[in-house]
Amino acid sequence: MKRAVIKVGSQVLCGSDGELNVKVLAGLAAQIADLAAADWQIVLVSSGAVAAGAGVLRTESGARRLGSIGDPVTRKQVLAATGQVRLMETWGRFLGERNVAVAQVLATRSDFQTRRHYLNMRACIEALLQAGVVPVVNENDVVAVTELMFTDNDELAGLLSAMLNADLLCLLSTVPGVLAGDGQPIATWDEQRHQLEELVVEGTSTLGRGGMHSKISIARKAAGLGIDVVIADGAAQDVLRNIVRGDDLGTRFASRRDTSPAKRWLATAAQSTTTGSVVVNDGAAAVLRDRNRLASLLPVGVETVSGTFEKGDVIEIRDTQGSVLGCGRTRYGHEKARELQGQRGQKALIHYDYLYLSD
Ligand SMILES: Nc1ncnc2c1ncn2[C@@H]1O[C@H](COP(=O)(O)OP(=O)(O)O)[C@@H](O)[C@H]1O
Ligand SMILES: N[C@@H](CCC(=O)OP(=O)(O)O)C(=O)O
Repeated sequence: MKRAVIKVGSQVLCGSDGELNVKVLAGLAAQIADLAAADWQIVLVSSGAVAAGAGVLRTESGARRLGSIGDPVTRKQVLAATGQVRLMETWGRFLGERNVAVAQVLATRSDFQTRRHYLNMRACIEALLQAGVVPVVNENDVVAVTELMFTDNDELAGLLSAMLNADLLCLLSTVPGVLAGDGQPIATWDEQRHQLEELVVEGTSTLGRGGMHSKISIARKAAGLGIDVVIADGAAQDVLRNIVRGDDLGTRFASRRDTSPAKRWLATAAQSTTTGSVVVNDGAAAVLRDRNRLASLLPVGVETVSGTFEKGDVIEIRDTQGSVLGCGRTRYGHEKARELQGQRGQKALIHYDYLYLSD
């Protein structure tokens, strides 16, 4: 069985009036059902709740009442909570017509930061996939607090694809791929040739949140974790069928390496906020940077311990110049770590299995 995470942007699914593009939804649902029948396990990340909510509350009285909610954040929460129902109902109908059951999963960034929540969520999604159900995931906009929000659902999709060991991540938007200076989509992303800063103009689609910048950085990260990524136009005819067939379509980011599940979690946790860090001395930094060695981080190599953290938390590792080397799951809380720093003969602060070094 192969596994794909498919993320669809708000603007692909919804017009600016908040009406769902049922033709596009029906088309994607049909392709997802075909993939499911062809032994693919599919996780769908669907944006569009806020946009669809605007459609639901478009009636005169709905708009008036919505307008009376002063706080814009609360107004958005109301739209998200309302639109999420319509979104699920529509996916449920189109996939249900093809005998594919759907489940709703709403997640926040903090669910990826606590290993217990992370494992719990993973177990549930794994069980849904095993049962042949398509999880339809969105950010839980009702409880997400600003500083702990995903950049956008592309980030959520990237985290899920790492968490679930996906073979493929599709980021479906309103553009045919990453457009180069000449306006043509780049067929294959080349780390040597393409520079993020040179390519991408700022800005998102009207309803979108993170823009192409965030899509590319997520695609690169996922590819670095061993996942093939394609950015493509979600409304294009047979987009998913063509991607899976390997046709030239959109922008592909070829997977670069294989990483263990524990390290995938670390890589995803690294994208979230960490509460502590250590500075390692030059010797330890050189050992960690040496890709021919599988080294753990020992207390003897630690110069400074900053912040507060507990045993089992993910902390950041920096060198003496302040560059981030990576992160890892600590064996000690901050007090014990401070007590042991610089000492020889102590058990590793971060065991190799729980150490994630950035590229
Ligand atoms: N080089 C580029 N190639 C393609 N799109 C770009 C580029 N630079 C900026 N964009 C913008 O990024 C938008 C897609 O991101 P976003 O609005 O977040 O989409 P979605 O809502 O589908 O997640 C496009 O509509 C486009 O305006
Ligand atoms: N959770 C929000 C989606 C936010 C988001 O990331 O939107 P997009 O950039 O269009 O994928 C919603 O459902 O409206």
